[in-house]
Amino acid sequence: MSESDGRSVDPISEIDHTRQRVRDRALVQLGVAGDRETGRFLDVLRERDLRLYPLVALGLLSVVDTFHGFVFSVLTPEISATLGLNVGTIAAVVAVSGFAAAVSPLPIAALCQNKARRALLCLVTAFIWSVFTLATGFVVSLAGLVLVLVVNGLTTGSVTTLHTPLLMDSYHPQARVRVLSAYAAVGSAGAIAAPLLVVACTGWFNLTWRGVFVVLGLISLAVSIAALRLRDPGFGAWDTQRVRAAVRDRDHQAGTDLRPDTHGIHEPDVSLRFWEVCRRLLMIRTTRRLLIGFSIFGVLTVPMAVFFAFFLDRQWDLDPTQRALFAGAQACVSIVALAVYGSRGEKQFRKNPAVLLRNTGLLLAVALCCIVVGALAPSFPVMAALFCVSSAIVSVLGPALGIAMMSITPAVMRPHLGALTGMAVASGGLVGALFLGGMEERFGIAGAMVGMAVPGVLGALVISSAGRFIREDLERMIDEVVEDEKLKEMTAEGSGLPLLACRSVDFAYGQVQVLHGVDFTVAEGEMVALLGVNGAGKSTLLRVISGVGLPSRGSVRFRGHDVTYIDAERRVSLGMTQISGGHGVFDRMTVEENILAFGYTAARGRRQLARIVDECFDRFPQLAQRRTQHAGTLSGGEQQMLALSKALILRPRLLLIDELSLGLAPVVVGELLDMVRRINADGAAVVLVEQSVNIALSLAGHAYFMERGEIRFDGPSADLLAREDLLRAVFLKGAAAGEVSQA
Ligand SMILES: Nc1ncnc2c1ncn2[C@@H]1O[C@H](COP(=O)(O)OP(=O)(O)OP(=O)(O)O)[C@@H](O)[C@H]1O
Repeated sequence: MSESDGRSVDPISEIDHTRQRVRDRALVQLGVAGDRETGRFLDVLRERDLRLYPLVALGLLSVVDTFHGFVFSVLTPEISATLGLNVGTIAAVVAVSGFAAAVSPLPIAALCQNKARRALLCLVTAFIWSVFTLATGFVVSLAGLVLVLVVNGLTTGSVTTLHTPLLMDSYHPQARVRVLSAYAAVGSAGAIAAPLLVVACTGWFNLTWRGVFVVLGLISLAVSIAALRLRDPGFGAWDTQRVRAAVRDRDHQAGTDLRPDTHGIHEPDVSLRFWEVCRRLLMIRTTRRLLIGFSIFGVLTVPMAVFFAFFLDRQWDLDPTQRALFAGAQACVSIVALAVYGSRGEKQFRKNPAVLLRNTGLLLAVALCCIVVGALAPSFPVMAALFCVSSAIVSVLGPALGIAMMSITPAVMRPHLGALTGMAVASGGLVGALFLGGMEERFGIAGAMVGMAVPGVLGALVISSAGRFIREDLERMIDEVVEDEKLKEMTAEGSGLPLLACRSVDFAYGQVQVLHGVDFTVAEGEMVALLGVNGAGKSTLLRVISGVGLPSRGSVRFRGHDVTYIDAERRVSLGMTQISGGHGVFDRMTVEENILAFGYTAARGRRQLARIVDECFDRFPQLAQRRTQHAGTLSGGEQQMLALSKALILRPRLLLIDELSLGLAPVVVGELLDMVRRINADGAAVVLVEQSVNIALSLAGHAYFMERGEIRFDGPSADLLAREDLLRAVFLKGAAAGEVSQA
């Protein structure tokens, strides 16, 4: 931003300056230091006074969460005989429970949106599933069975959604891959413990299925009680909060809570809502790719286990005990693999997260080779070895993908990411089941296992390719945190921030990038002209500002608040209104109906609405004469006038006008411009996108000039007139169109 026209403080260069200052430190705070110095696990914990308790508590909760599902699947025949239910009915009830487990992550993530109560939610859900596991032992009817299975499915959502984010925030970045690996290892240990417990209950103590549920329910309750000291450390306690502290450490004490000066904007008005957060996460390229990776993980873990049991039964004639022993052996190998992977993955991530992802893709490819060769192997030891290796590799996919994805996500959004991940795994499981089912029917069970190679290879390629973007996405996240904190600091210090600040905005229509790192600011009450040749990206920039298009990078701030990913209609109520040239009215509605449509957004009650309509017709008598005429039949100038009435009704703080003069006679344009002047004089800042240099510069004191999606000029309008090199293109175009452009 130019200083010469005396605009308010330039936040963009302030942020860039702070960004340079804290960049390297912030990367280290996110666990990427560029070296391989990770330190011994226990030393890392001891130095930071961290305990193993959260890891153990969450690990054990994840284990007892699986009890219900495991016992139910093993003892289904006995349950069905006691309750008099046929297999079809039981399968339907299990499907309903599976559906509940697949969707529950969403409400659970919503429950801790912006509020760090993840530990509480984990505990509450654990107590609920423990009680319902116990209660399963007393079920006597189908309705009771449906209830316990559905509640069990719903409460499972806390594990998929909250455990990994909680672990991320409970441990220092220097130990996180090891923590996630250890957590996965506890889960694998649970896969050994659950069958042993069932064998002990049924074999040694001669309990029926009811007794087994009661015992496992009691164990689950005991674990939940033991986990009662679990606390939520706060969002980003070890990373994003530290980056914030680094931003302010020069002038402020770390930990100072800086609240933005809201100027009448309430925090809930600008904080992202649930679906806006999900949409925002899906715009991160690495995240999109890794979610595909997680769905492959779902294919490999959910249906594969079932098909593998059939494979061992039919191909190798193993009885249930032998199959259970085989599964136990696989779990043991997985635990060893996770122990080995933890410190290696930690080093890789710390040195270069892109390498970690590339290696993860490679590992997946190796796992698939093992599955394919194992399925066709003629000898039992070879098959067993290959499948043990493959399941060990698959077990490390969770921590590897988890650390990569969680690290590039702002801490408050990690539960949402956990929910999306859970859904990716569940949908992968479902699609995988259908795919493997189809393959099995055509090519037999071994053929189905070989068929895994198809989605698996795709998954391996997608995961590897995510490595290309992870560094950029890490830096983007640092950028967002730095910007947010710096602006809070600036507002707290009373610096006059611009009304609108777009920073480093990139936008693409599909694969075609149209905006490249656009910086654009508008001061309170200012009139700004946005000029450029056809196709420069002016309308696209307005779309990004008004929320019709979402940028792939960069931010849009309105009155200091981040509105980059807020829905377009919410921006209207914050005070942003756009009028698009030639598309500003509803053609099939009458003039009065158009005004009422704008009025519904602003008015509270009928009386206020009627007053709005009267005021509008007083201000535009020409429209009053045509109140019952369809807007589509108005002249071009009248249509623009009607569109401008929107600004009168909504009284925005920022009005974005796209091509007001397009195709209109000079007299009409003159009238419309008078209106724009009046709207601006009433206090609204105006951004005027114009092809006509004359018109734009006669109104606006500050001008931007765009070319090929980049800002080529930013300064006082008078200075732009001296830039013949830029204006020539517009002049030539204007002359060709018969315009007079003698600026
Ligand atoms: N919906 C769309 N899908 C794909 N490409 C688009 C879309 N809208 C615009 N574009 C392309 O994006 C580029 C910028 O378009 P934009 O309308 O923002 O330019 P502009 O500067 O406003 O041009 P004009 O002055 O002609 O309106 C152009 O190359 C255009 O073809």
